[in-house]
Amino acid sequence: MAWAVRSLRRLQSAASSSQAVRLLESRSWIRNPRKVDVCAGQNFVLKQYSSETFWEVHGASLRTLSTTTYTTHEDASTTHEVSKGGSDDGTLTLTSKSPPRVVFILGGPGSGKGTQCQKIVDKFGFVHLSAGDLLRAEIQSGSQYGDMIKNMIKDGKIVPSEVTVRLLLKAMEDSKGEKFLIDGFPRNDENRAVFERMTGIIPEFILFFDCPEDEMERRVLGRNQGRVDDNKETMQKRLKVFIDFSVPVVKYYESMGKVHKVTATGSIDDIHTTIEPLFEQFSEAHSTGESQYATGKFDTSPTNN
Ligand SMILES: Nc1ncnc2c1ncn2[C@@H]1O[C@H](COP(=O)(O)OP(=O)(O)O)[C@@H](O)[C@H]1O
Ligand SMILES: Nc1ccn([C@@H]2O[C@H](COP(=O)(O)OP(=O)(O)O)[C@@H](O)[C@H]2O)c(=O)n1
Repeated sequence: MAWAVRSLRRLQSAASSSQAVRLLESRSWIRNPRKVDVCAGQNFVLKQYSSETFWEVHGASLRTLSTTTYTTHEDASTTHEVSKGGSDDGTLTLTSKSPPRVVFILGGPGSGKGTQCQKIVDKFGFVHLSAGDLLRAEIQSGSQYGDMIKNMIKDGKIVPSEVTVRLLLKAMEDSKGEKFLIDGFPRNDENRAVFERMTGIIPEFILFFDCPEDEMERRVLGRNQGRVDDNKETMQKRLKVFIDFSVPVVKYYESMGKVHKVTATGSIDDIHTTIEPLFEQFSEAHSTGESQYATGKFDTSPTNN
């Protein structure tokens, strides 16, 4: 970070009206506002990856010159070019909203993730986002990815992470919520890595519902929600995908000490009673402002334009 500030100062001392600064790595939330001294007429380019509204730019007489969206090999990026108008030097303050807090809810198909999430939402005011529900809604919306998603769900396969993470990010933004239960995600290591890269968010903890396979199968086959994947053949594939790809993600988080494993075979109410204290503790920690968030990277470096 220090090098970035130095390079910015150097740039400012040599400032001319066309000097520009590119702010990099802004795909992560930053926790504290950053103040940047600016010279009159100086231009800034704020490069923002993957989500449209997490940045706010404040400053007296700052004018937005242009906003363009373009696609790099990995992310859709938005560039905001802003300029300080008038003749006075001043301060450009960059703030981000508080980073949302995220709990991942994992477990095999039919282990009771959605059922328990609903009870937590009712009691603790989380926003519940089910990756599977978002994917099913995307099919219904007539999206260009609809057929691909439908075929993958039918086959019990994991949809490419860029698609799922974009849906999650949009739902997070649209909800305006501050704490989220993200259910059925990350389902493989790619899901996890893409989410981290695109958001900079490290989950507060992971709730893992541990359920025997025969019980999961019994529940899924009795679920009766008209899902294309709730049949014996697809269920076998989903269970294999769960063991091959999702269990390693749980192990990864276990190695970080972030997993709370819950036996998922009791009654719905008993399981809720078991997990409730975790969310009570979370709520207490939240009210005192403690968090295990990783802070986002926020570097600056000069541009040529
Ligand atoms: N503890 C439980 N005991 C018995 N049935 C349950 C329990 N929890 C959930 N169910 C039922 O099992 C099915 C699958 O639960 P659901 O919450 O949809 O699982 P998931 O979201 O993990 O796929 C649903 O029909 C639900 O009502
Ligand atoms: N992160 C995710 C979540 C779900 N999915 C797809 O959506 C299907 C249903 O997921 P779900 O979470 O709604 O249902 P369960 O299998 O947990 O009951 C999965 O089998 C995958 O095909 C995905 O590709 N990626």
